[in-house]
Amino acid sequence: MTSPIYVAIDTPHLRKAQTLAQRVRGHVGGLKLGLEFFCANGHHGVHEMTKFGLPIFLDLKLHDIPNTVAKAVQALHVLEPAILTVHAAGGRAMLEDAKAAAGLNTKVVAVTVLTSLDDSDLIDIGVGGAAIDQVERLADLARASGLDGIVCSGEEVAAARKAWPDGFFVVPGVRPSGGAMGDQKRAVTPREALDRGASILVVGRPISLAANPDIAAREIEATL
Ligand SMILES: O=c1ccn([C@@H]2O[C@H](COP(=O)(O)O)[C@@H](O)[C@H]2O)c(=O)[nH]1
Repeated sequence: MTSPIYVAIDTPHLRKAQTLAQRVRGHVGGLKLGLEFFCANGHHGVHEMTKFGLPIFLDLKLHDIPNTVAKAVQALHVLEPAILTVHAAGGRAMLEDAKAAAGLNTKVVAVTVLTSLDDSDLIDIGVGGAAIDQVERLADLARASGLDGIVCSGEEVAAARKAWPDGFFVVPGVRPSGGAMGDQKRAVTPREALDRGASILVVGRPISLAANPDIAAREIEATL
């Protein structure tokens, strides 16, 4: 069975990214490349990472006016990402245009509330109510806009899955029991996230900062 773990390759160094991918490729289901990697390595870097034969998740969290996002998504076609992120807060027109611009084999998923935010952070940015309410609201919007799914934390994924049974749910910010949280504020264990309805898990530092990333990936996989 394919692993639900996508390893977050968060480094600007292509060589380091390749080394990490090589070490964990047998224990993960895909490679997640985000802003840090893409800003440093661009299309060339993504192309190099496709050589590992794993699905590529381009976590670029696009958020701009509809025309700009649609053109950006079109410019990514050639990379054929399996998954691409946009921010749900970009609004309905932006989400619809992003989905329409994507290739048929690319799942477009909307980031709802970043897992690094808690309820008090939401107050700071003018969002009243709890993270769960905002996630549910933005999940409804993503679904109505024709997207494939959302990104949310393991704290909300059960409610989101219940409301959208065939949605695709990406859960980042997962931590093995007792693992360092870093900047993550709404984290659950990989097992809990899957049990609650996650489609895939994004795991970064618990693997990439481990002394032996392949062993760390294997140990997390064994808990699932
Ligand atoms: O809400 C979100 C959306 C995306 N991410 C990304 O996932 C990984 C998590 O890395 P860890 O080292 O396991 O914390 C990272 O690439 C983020 O950009 C997220 O954490 N939360």
